Amino acid sequence: MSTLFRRPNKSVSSIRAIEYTIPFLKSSIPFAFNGLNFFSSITCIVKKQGVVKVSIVNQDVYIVQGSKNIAEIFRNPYLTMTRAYGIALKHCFGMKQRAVNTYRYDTSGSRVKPIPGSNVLNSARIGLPTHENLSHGLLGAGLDQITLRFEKEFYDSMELPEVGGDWTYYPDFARFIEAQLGICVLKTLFGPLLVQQPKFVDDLFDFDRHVMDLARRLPFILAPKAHRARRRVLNGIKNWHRDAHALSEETSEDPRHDGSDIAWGTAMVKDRQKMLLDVDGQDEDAVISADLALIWASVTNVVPSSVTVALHLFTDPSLLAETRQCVERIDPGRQRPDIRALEKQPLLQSLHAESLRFGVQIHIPRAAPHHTVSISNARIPKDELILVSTYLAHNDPDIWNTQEGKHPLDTFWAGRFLIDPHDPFSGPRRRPTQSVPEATRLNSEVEFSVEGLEGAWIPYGGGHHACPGRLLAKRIMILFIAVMVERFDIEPMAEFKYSSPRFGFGVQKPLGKIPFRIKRRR
Ligand code: HEM
Repeated sequence: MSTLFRRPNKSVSSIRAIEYTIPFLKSSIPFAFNGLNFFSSITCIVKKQGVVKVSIVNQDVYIVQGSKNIAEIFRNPYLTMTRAYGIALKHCFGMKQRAVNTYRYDTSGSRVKPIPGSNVLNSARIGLPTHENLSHGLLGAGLDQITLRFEKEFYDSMELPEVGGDWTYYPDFARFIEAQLGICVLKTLFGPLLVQQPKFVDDLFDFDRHVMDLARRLPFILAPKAHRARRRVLNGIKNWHRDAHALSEETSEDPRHDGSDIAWGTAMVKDRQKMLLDVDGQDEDAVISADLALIWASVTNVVPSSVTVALHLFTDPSLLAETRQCVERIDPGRQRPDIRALEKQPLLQSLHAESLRFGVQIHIPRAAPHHTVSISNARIPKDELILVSTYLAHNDPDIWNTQEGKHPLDTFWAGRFLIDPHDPFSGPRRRPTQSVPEATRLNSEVEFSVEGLEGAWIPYGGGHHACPGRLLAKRIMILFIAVMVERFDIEPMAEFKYSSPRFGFGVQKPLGKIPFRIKRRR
């Protein structure tokens, strides 16, 4: 029997609440406006308790910490995230309340069998068809088709005719990568019509720069730039829908043998339009907001994470040389190394994993609409917001190997996920030798490993609701690393440090502009 249905037990402890000093606002200001400091300050309490309650205006939030507890949350089949997504769709992506209510009241989960206790009409289930559309389109067979198209887009984009054998200077590394990589991802998934909307890509990243003001629910008067940026980007999507519908009607052939669609980019995105409109309470404006959420999710983590990894590579000559060797060893002479060969390389895998461990600062939401959740001897009441913080998980000193402080968790260590057979102190776990059998250690080469990191390395969330773009994101980042190191020399021309402008909602980013110069390698 599931722990969810256990009778109340005397040993169940009450959940410790984080104290606050301002009665009405409670912990809202530090939680929403100074998340990094707030979470750093409660780290010890959450770690000791496993679950703590944080009170903000109108609601309590339960923060779960510890790899065992997190793994339990991700495995629990009775948790949903539609309610939390409804809140984000309303406040960040501009969805109207009527359409948001469908997300709010869909307590049936995203498995075919509804969560026991829910009595939602099939026509009002939005979690299930959304999940099936994304999983089908982005995982399994859909992944290879999308990868092929992304590879082509990206190799073409990185021809960069303006960059030759002499240094070319640019004012901002992040903007440069947004323009090159961001456009390729968007074109691959949503087709050329979307990025042809005037200034769409600039508007999207501008919206992202202001999205936290919307998440904090600041009204227009206090955050006009955020509201204007959202209006522009929603208009761009509206016009794209109009153009894509028109082109779809004009085109009689069905070009979907490779999963692509001439008007919508992918069959997944095309099918999604009808799928969403068929759900009770949804209309064209609701689909525009839902599409903004998907478009935003598809680029605003993978692009800055790629910026982070590139900055580490191009500011560390020995790491750069090692990565170049690793890429050039694969199929020497072949101009375009195959992604399937690249993604097997331990160093490239470790660069991807460490850049996400280091950078991802997302609060992963869940709620149990019909049951209380027993975790770490405590009971979380039903229908309350549960958050798992990647920041807390990725900085847990009991889990992660720092080689006795040589590689602190707030620094980037490219080799953190590598097990070196000749070094018993290598590997991501604090005591890695336990998980490396002696026989393997004597024979094998350096290996990439995430063994023993369930509930600890969680950049893509976990369980049934884990990020559907995770395999694509990994391929994008690995191909990006390979192409950048193999083709270019890049020199950042200013000191930089990282900041957390989207703490709880995204990844760390370098603060301010980083001017740089770039030239093609001989
Ligand atoms: C480095 C890149 C990325 C990171 C760190 C990331 C992270 C996450 C996380 C933490 C979640 C919540 C998972 C959970 O609830 O357990 C999520 C959800 C999601 N991600 Fe990603 N993601 C990335 C790239 C992508 C890409 C490339 C796409 C699209 C192609 C994508 C699409 C989505 C969508 C649609 C959801 C919501 C899923 C749902 O409705 O069930 N993500 N992502």
